[in-house]
Amino acid sequence: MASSSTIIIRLEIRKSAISFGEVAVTIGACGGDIVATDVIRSSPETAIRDITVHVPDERREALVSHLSSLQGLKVVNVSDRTFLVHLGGKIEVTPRIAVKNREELSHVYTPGVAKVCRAIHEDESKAFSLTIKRNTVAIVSDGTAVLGLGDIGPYGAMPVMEGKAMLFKQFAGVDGFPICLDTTDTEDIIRTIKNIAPGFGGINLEDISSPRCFEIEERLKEELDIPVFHDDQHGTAVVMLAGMLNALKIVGKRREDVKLVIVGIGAAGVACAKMLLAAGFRNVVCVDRHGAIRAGEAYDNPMWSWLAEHSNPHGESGGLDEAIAGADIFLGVSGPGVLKVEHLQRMARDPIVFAMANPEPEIEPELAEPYVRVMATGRSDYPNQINNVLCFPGIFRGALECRARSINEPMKLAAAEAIASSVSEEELSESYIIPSVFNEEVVQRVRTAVIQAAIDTGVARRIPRDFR
Ligand SMILES: NC(=O)C1=CN([C@@H]2O[C@H](COP(=O)(O)OP(=O)(O)OC[C@H]3O[C@@H](n4cnc5c(N)ncnc54)[C@H](O)[C@@H]3O)[C@@H](O)[C@H]2O)C=CC1
Ligand SMILES: CC(=O)C(=O)O
Ligand SMILES: [Mg+2]
Repeated sequence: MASSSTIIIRLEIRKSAISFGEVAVTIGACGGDIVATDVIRSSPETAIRDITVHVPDERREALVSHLSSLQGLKVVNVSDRTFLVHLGGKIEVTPRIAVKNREELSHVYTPGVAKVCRAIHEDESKAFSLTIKRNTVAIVSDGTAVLGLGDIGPYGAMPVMEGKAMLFKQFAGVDGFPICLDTTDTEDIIRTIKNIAPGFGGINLEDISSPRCFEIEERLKEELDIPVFHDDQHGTAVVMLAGMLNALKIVGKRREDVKLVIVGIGAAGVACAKMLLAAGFRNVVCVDRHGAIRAGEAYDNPMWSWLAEHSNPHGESGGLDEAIAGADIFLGVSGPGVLKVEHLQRMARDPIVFAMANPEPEIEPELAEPYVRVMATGRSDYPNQINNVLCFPGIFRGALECRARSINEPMKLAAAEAIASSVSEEELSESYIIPSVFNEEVVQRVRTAVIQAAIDTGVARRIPRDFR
């Protein structure tokens, strides 16, 4: 996929030698799109300008070297906007009250704080009302499956976890705290998360590779009394189901009748398959590198053994080349370039394609569009963004407000239905099956649906005021 960047080029322009108009024309001829210009300094002889340019990555170097070669022009500096927004990290901790004098200090800190410590010691449930536990989620990764980039370690994972923390706060007012662990040992990860749990109202596991992620989540769910939610599994599955239900309305097909092929049966793929089966899809074929998962085969991965018994009702064998024949839906949570135009040509009428691998989807939308009726990716720069960011802020907002002990299946299903119903019948179209992440209604709808489901299923420890 042709990716592009926004770069800021600082230029020193000798006015007698070259005009800004000539510079702009040169940038355009090299494939750059000028987004903004700022004059930093100007004298009768020279001007220093910052030019913000959107440019395809493969043309970036040529553009800069062409500018450098022009008479009267000096390229002072080139910076990448994406790197600039990461300088110093993306979040910070700020106090909720200011301490202005010794009297106030004596309340928030010693000696006053001791009273509060004792009160919590006597009744631990008070931690929910007297500490940040009420509204804080740990976003924990070991860096082993970061987006589709693979095992890039805990340092490499931090920008994603900081990004999730930003989104938690901006969309749902939840304080997310990024924690990247320098261990990939399952027991070590479980022990560490249990040890830090007292300060948190929930645990959002992120980008931990499968199959370890399944055991880590299951064990923590059993051993902790706060929600533990592996976002790549459940957040992804919730948003996928919401989009899928709406996509089916567009093509006029029923979930019971369609053939749906999932490629990439890792964390996201397993959860998507389970959620689709629970929602009533019958013909789901799960394909990983070795081919379709089917009954009669032996698998080390217990999730695959479960899927072998519960999916692929016709016992199909072979890989994607075979499974795609006559499929109504392709769902990719694998890696770039897995799906080819030849595959699309062999699908049933009105194909639905969810190519959700990040950052590069299973097929370029531009390539697929002539052959598909509904196309979705995980990316922000195309229509129909199927991304777990539509789920995790609202689901944790709801879970924290009702102090849920866990996030269970009915709460996930309620979240999926709330997201799907954020697109009205009138709004629904091929390019609008899922609401925008900036649609402020989504978090509120998800929060409300999740709290109701938590109350109905008995996992809520507190009934929020608007539910009393
Ligand atoms: N749009 C969204 O909201 C989300 C997208 N994703 C994306 O889904 C992808 C997978 O993520 P995870 O499940 O967390 O990773 P994972 O590492 O747990 O699983 C990936 C699975 O895909 C399989 N796979 C990779 N290439 C394949 C190929 N060519 N053919 C068949 N199988 C193949 C692997 O064997 C593995 O089982 C990543 O690209 C990730 O960015 C994941 C979570 C959310
Ligand atoms: C979106 C996300 O969580 C992922 O691609 O891993
Ligand atoms: Mg992820």
